[in-house]
Amino acid sequence: MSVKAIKPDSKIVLVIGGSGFVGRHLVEKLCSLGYTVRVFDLRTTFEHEKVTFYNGDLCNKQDLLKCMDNVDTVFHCATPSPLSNNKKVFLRVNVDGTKNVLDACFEKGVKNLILTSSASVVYSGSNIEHGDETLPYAKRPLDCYTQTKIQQEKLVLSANSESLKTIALRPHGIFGPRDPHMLPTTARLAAAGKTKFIIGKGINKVDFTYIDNVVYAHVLAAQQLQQKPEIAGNAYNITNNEPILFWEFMSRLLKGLGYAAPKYHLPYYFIYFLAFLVQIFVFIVSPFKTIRPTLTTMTVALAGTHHYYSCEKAASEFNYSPVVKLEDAIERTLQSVPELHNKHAKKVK
Ligand SMILES: NC(=O)C1=CN([C@@H]2O[C@H](COP(=O)(O)OP(=O)(O)OC[C@H]3O[C@@H](n4cnc5c(N)ncnc54)[C@H](O)[C@@H]3O)[C@@H](O)[C@H]2O)C=CC1
Ligand SMILES: CC(C)CCC[C@@H](C)[C@H]1CC[C@H]2C3=C(CC[C@]12C)[C@@]1(C)CCC(=O)C[C@@H]1CC3
Repeated sequence: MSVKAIKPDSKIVLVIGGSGFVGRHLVEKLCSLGYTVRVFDLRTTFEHEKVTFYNGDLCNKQDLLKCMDNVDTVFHCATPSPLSNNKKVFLRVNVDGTKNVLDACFEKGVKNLILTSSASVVYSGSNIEHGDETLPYAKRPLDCYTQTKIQQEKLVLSANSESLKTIALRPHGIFGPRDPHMLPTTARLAAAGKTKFIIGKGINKVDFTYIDNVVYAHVLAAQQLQQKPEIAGNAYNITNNEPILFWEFMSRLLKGLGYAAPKYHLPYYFIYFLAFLVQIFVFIVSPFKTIRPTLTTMTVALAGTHHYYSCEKAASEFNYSPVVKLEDAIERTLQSVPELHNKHAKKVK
């Protein structure tokens, strides 16, 4: 199905986390389709003539109730930074906050709730190839972000009912203009000379998903939920459907930013063990000092294992297929971040 499958609509929708990376792109798309859009977020990061902004904390139900009158559909894409390691904040926002979102939706008679979940809810550090939605939740998730995303998704899907239809979309490795995680972290590591090494053999395939495809899936799922209510209560993987070698993808980003591609191999288990030691150290000093290491068992595992997923279920049940190919997506992303390009790179003629 083409992008034409998305129809203009004027319903009132609320985007929780609408000032963030995914949220803002979604808001812009919804506005362009004619929806009446409200944003609920801790912060306001942009202005838009068609959007009403509500600043608040989703951990406070009263804050949420103030913006939910007459709302048809809620998109919940708020999260603390996935790269943080603050367990308390993850539990408070992703778990307790999501319970507030559900309570407020029921109280205000909201009809649909679309959760931005994550494909990582089934990932515990071992290879996943063509993983589909029948995979069980990770028994031992590698970090508290993933642990609380699992709890959040379970809460949302089990709240699915006649009055409130819920759905969870599971994108993976989202990138694109204004991404606050992947590109900035990669550029920061490169500028510090820390991207010379490949963790493991460099033959692990992964999914990276362009932001427009993630947004497309959200709008499509919300619209299809009205026509095919039987899709409610389900989780769907959302990817670019073009698995790529992790280190090829990183090399393309690095070269595009004007840095050399990594070339020296380091043994996977050795680096994983190092990351484990770093985590123990971070835990020991945590009462005195907050450290946010880039080298964690989760990032090492993500860099050294296969993790790619099937989005056959989203394709067959609500006609999802990516609208921007990986090649274009990488190009557009690199062009959107002139400030991250290496200022000392030699010009190639
Ligand atoms: N970035 C990625 O690669 C992936 C992200 N996801 C999911 O996509 C969703 C969106 O993530 P991003 O846009 O990348 O994150 P982001 O950090 O850019 O945006 C999150 C937004 O939530 C807001 N927020 C945080 N705590 C809040 C609270 N207590 N009350 C109100 N607002 C609050 C933040 O202010 C921010 O604007 C999240 O659910 C995340 O788990 C899933 C897979 C991959
Ligand atoms: C090793 C370096 C050259 C590059 C480091 C890149 C990493 C910062 C990113 C690679 C895979 C990314 C990823 C996420 C965050 C950024 C990376 C670790 C998530 C954890 C974001 C939230 C999710 O739901 C899952 C993502 C998986 C992939």
